[in-house]
Amino acid sequence: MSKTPSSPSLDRLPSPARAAFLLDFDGTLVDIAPTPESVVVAPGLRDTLRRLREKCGNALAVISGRPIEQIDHFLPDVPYAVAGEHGIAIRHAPGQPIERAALPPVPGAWMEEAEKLAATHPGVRIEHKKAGLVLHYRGAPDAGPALGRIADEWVGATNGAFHVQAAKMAWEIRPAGIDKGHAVEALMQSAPFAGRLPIFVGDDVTDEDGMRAAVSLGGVGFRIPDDFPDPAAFRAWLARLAQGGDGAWGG
Ligand SMILES: O=P(O)(O)OC[C@H]1O[C@H](O[C@H]2O[C@H](CO)[C@@H](O)[C@H](O)[C@H]2O)[C@H](O)[C@@H](O)[C@@H]1O
Repeated sequence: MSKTPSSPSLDRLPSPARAAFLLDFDGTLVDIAPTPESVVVAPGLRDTLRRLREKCGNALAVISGRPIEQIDHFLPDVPYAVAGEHGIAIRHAPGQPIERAALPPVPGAWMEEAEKLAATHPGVRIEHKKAGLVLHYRGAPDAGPALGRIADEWVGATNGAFHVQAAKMAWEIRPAGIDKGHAVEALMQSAPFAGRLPIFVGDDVTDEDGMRAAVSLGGVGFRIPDDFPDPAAFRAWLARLAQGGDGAWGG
């Protein structure tokens, strides 16, 4: 990995029996799509993840910027644990309640202004989260810089309570204080994750917090495209792991 904490090569990883898998969703498990709802879960991915989950004693989590409900929609009953909204919401095990960090809600004035911007800029989309707001400009790339300036103005007036993250063709406005690294640390504290080597895989700036946390816990972080060229290559690697024995590592 080039820009984030160094990782061992893929052929020096431990067997799944000693690993915990902490996986990002968009751009990692699924290819980037024109809109958030149009992502396609590749044939076989759910089966692959279920098999891998068996091999690693359930220590498989998805850690996404999306709300947990969306991960449940795309990967029903697949990961053992799910962290959503970049770690703000965590469900530690199937059937357990979702724990949410107490953070300030997005001001209503921002939401109203954002909707007006979307109404006047074809292709701009607004995504509302319980604790955040995303200004998507994949459908209107020229609007990106102006939207970013508006987002900077909003959060600049909050004394650090919110921040703007440059995401993939989007500006993510989030309350400060929680990131994917916190989700990794929280999950790794208890069964079935505790005592295993955390392997975090992601593709975006927000994932670097997760990678750093995994490395600081003695594990590894991999980034697409540095360590796998694209999500398809990563899925193929996961499929080999799920099907094979320890020899699948590094294949
Ligand atoms: O942490 P992730 O699981 O990687 O989620 C990050 C954000 O992903 C989504 O937006 C991105 O993916 C969309 C689908 O491919 C794409 O259309 C958009 O341009 C990307 O920014 C999602 O909408 C966000 O809520 C997530 O935070």
